[in-house]
Amino acid sequence: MTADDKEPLQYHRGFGNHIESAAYPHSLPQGRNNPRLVPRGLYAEQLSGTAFTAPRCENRRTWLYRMLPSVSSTSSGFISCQDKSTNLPSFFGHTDWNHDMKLDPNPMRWGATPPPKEGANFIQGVHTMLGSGDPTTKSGIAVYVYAFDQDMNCHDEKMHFYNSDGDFLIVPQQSGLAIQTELGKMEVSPGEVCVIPRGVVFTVNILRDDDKHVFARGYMLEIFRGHFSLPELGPIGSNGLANGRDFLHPIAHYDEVDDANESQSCIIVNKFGQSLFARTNPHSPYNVVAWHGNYLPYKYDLRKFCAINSVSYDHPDPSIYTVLTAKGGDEEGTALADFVIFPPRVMATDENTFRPPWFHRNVMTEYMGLIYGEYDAKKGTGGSDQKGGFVPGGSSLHSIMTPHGPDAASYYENVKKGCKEPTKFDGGLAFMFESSAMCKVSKFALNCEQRETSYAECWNGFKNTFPNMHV
Ligand SMILES: O=C(O)Cc1cc(O)ccc1O
Ligand SMILES: [Fe+2]
Repeated sequence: MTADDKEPLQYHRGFGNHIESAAYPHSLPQGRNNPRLVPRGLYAEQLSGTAFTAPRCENRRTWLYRMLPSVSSTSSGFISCQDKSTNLPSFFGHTDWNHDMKLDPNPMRWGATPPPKEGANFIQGVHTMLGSGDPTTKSGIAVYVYAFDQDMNCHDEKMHFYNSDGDFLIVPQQSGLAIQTELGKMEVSPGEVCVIPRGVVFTVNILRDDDKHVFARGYMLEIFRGHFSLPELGPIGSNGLANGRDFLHPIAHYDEVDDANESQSCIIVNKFGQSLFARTNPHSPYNVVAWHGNYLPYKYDLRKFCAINSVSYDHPDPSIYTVLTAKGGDEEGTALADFVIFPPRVMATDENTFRPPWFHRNVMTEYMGLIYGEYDAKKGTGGSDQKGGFVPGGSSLHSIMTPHGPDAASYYENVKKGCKEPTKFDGGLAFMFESSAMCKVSKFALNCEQRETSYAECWNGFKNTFPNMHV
């Protein structure tokens, strides 16, 4: 698939709205959800994202009108991908969730995720970095990186995926993604993010331009309970940060049924309790002709984020840059996970404010990534293992109460330089997955070649000049 041989995709706008979409005239039942005779010979199927009894403001479900119900021809059954005949990793993210996760409070940093050594598609190219809790008890989160160079639908048998464990927030860093879902198609490029809710069948391909040798790289956050919402705005008022109208949902789209081609067979992969299962399906899962509801995938362009930050003095807490939040942390008002960005913005403070992030220790886990450019608190080029600092496609982890802050190079540069005027920061786009959960780190994250084992050296150069000023 190439980016420019077709019309741009259309989307529905809004956040949490009830939307209806039909890809064929008069295919959406009117006035009721499950008529005896569904228009156009379709089957009605409800996809529930919350318990039937969830409070109305949180209740999420979508009615799908499809050529065949999802349950049809499933009698072959799922087999575990630990059976090597599937050619798929036995555990999602190549990690046995119960045995490969280790507690380690050290600050950590990783260089850019390298391209896959052997060809890999999205499912094969995901690696678990950290996580907490357990999807079987609907608690906690997982953080992944991905690097893949093959499409999920490039083989004789196309591969499609659904996740029983939680919602995915996908953050592309290199190469756009062409994502097909049961609800329709989305194209998500670096600088944009998307959410695929639990249960929705989807396929991830690379949005290629002419270069056939590209690989896609990015990050992913999974929440094992609840869904993402927009943060409360409190005294900010009724506008700002991520505005609801900028969230884009796919429009209904179905794959043409090719009668000449007898085998429409494909593989459906299910992540269930952090393990993978696969079965063949005799037809494409993308046979939803119409739908209506509020349980939907969506994408958001981070460049639309309206940062609120013109302060008289002091560096504000990064919660002012929260794009999406998943409620349900350990305490009232504490998120299970927040997705926060450090967007291009005008930085206006008085001249006696230290503008980059301060030194701190946090009750939350902070995992950071860099989509492009640089991050103002980490301008240093890395330690003795020559891994190169905080680079695009790389990441860092500061766990609960692990001290961190600007590296020595960035600290002294900013103390010396000062800042007399408002300055436009346009040098990069970093983000943070912040969670109330204490996370374990995967064996992959601990041992991979891009781990910068000398990370903590970036804080080695601080001098005690008490009782005199630094500069
Ligand atoms: O550690 C970091 O760089 C993330 C961060 C940024 C900021 O502006 C304030 C606090 C914080 O944890
Ligand atoms: Fe921090």
